Amino acid sequence: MKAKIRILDMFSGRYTVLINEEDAKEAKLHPDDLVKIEAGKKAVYGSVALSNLVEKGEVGISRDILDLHNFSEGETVSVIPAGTPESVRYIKKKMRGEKLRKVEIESIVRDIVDRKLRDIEISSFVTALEINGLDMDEIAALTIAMAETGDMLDIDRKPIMDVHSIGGVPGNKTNILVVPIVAAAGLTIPKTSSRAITSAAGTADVVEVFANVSFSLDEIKRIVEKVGACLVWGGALNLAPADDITIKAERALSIDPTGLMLASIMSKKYAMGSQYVLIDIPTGKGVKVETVEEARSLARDFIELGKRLGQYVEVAITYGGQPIGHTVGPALEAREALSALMTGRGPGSLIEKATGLAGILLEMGGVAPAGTGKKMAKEILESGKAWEKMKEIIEAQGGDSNIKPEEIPIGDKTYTFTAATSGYVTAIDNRAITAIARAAGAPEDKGAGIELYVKVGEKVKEGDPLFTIHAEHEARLDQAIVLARRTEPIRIEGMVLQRIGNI
Ligand SMILES: O=P(O)(O)OC[C@H]1O[C@H](OP(=O)(O)O)[C@H](O)[C@@H]1O
Ligand SMILES: O=c1cc[nH]c(=O)[nH]1
Repeated sequence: MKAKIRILDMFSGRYTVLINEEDAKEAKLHPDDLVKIEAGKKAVYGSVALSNLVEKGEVGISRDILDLHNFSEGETVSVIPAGTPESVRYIKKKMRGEKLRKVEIESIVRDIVDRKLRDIEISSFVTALEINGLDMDEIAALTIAMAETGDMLDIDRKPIMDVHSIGGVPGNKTNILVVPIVAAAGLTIPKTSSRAITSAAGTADVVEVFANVSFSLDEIKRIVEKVGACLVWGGALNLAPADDITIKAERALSIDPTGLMLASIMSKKYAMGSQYVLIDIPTGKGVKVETVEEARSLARDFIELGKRLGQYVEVAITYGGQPIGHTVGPALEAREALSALMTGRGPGSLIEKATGLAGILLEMGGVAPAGTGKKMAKEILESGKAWEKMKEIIEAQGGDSNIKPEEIPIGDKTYTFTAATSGYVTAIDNRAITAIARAAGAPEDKGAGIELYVKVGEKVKEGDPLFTIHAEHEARLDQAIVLARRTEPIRIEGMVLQRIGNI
């Protein structure tokens, strides 16, 4: 059917196409049908919504479509019903636990990027991966397909370093310190991050508090050639475009299937042209990888995948048994990260992890002799050189480098939990902390989250403050308080764990 474009002032998170009800009846189109909008060489796929918001002979398109496709108001297009894409057959193959061939994986990724596959089919694919997994051949094919369906960056400054955490641990603002430390040593590190997947704040969500994170690839090239680093959101770019789409499904289900995680991370590193990649695998109770054995196996997968992509990969297995630092949530984590960079001091877990990872990168990049990297990283941090570099990155990304961490706005609706008994903190439940911070509104509400006053092993007296929940809305605070009461995220035990009498 022929129709005139009407640009609708709406973002729906998917390619929505509004069809007038009468036209739909004639064209036998129903809600959520897939249609192809075509004008000459231009073609885009969208999901049908019926509405009389558009007149007969008009087709309404949401602004999501305009991000990557230039249709103009009043333009005449053809609206063609599109059948179920071929790739759905391959998704069902994976549901049955069968191995996918390279071309079948490429077909799925292509259809995800072309928006031929919609939320329902993408969630089914992610679920099938969660249940049946992928072998290394499939992961390599998925990684390269994800990278090659998007733009690739070609940065001149070599060697190009990169660091990426598999995530999962609350408060993991580590790489916001690692990147400026490594760049301050003269190495190039074009860091891309995703937004939160299972946590209450992804690194992109945190950095967005004090700088822009959405850039085109050309802008990133300019920033990195100028200051040697960046801290940007992978999802804004046409960089491995399937990644942010599948991450949306992962976030909805709060899962991160191993094979998809490997491909998601390494596709971004491959697209950035990174040559030396350090992967951080937080390991412990309540994170994605619970045992060192599992972490070592995943490490081998990352190293093997790197080999197939021509990238040198090292892996750091790090302590993930409790939150990193004292803050969880975008604005609270931004305060802590910037303060640590500015003063060179901060919570032990944050400083130790950041200088540990940065130290490895300094050795991988050849600027620190083996075994001296962590010491050099500490000097770069304590000397203020890392902060100088961070100010350059913030400026280059359109932020205000005169920022004062304590002036970063945080949620002013607060509630503080105190210790019910004296004793020692024996555990902090990562999943509960993340759930409470998300109930309080993080990461969408930047100021929402949790401020921790204690960590595992510390002694507390009855009545001591344990943590404060921050929210931007009373209703969210109330929800978070209820959840905190139910889950009791911080366990305190006297040293007498049990008394066994003459029973
Ligand atoms: O913790 P969850 O939300 O599951 O994983 C997502 C987080 O892990 C990675 O961290 P980094 O960018 O390497 O610092 C991603 O980029 C993202 O920030
Ligand atoms: O970027 C990331 C980080 C963790 N898991 C993913 O799938 N992607």
